[in-house]
Amino acid sequence: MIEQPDKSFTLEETLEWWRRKVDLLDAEMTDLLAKRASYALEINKLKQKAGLDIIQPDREKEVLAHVSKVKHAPLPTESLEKIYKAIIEEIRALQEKWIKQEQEKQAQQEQEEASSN
Ligand SMILES: C=C(O[C@@H]1C=C(C(=O)O)C=C[C@H]1O)C(=O)O
Repeated sequence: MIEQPDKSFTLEETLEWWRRKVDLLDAEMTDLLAKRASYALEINKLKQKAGLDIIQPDREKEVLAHVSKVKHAPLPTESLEKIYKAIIEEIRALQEKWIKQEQEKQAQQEQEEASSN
């Protein structure tokens, strides 16, 4: 059972109470999403080293299967999957951006080395 607001609250106070709960969760979720992106950056470095593709469809299926097994009522599985597909899509885009940045950095270094010789 989730925590409930005090029964003596007015309707407005109750609404505000629930909204503060949502704000707290949003802050926690943002922190977790940032952490997830940091882990993806580490994974990205390793995939680059190993010459693996950014997009790993089997792993994505595994992620979706994993989250759908976690208790998520009253959130329908379909909604959870949509949310996770959007998260994965953003992570893929970030990985592409990081690789591009890395390639640009390397090209610049090579150019600097060539001009100093
Ligand atoms: C993070 C990775 O890169 C991509 C993003 C994934 C994700 O956000 O969970 C999963 C698979 C990959 O398409 C990975 O390969 O694990």
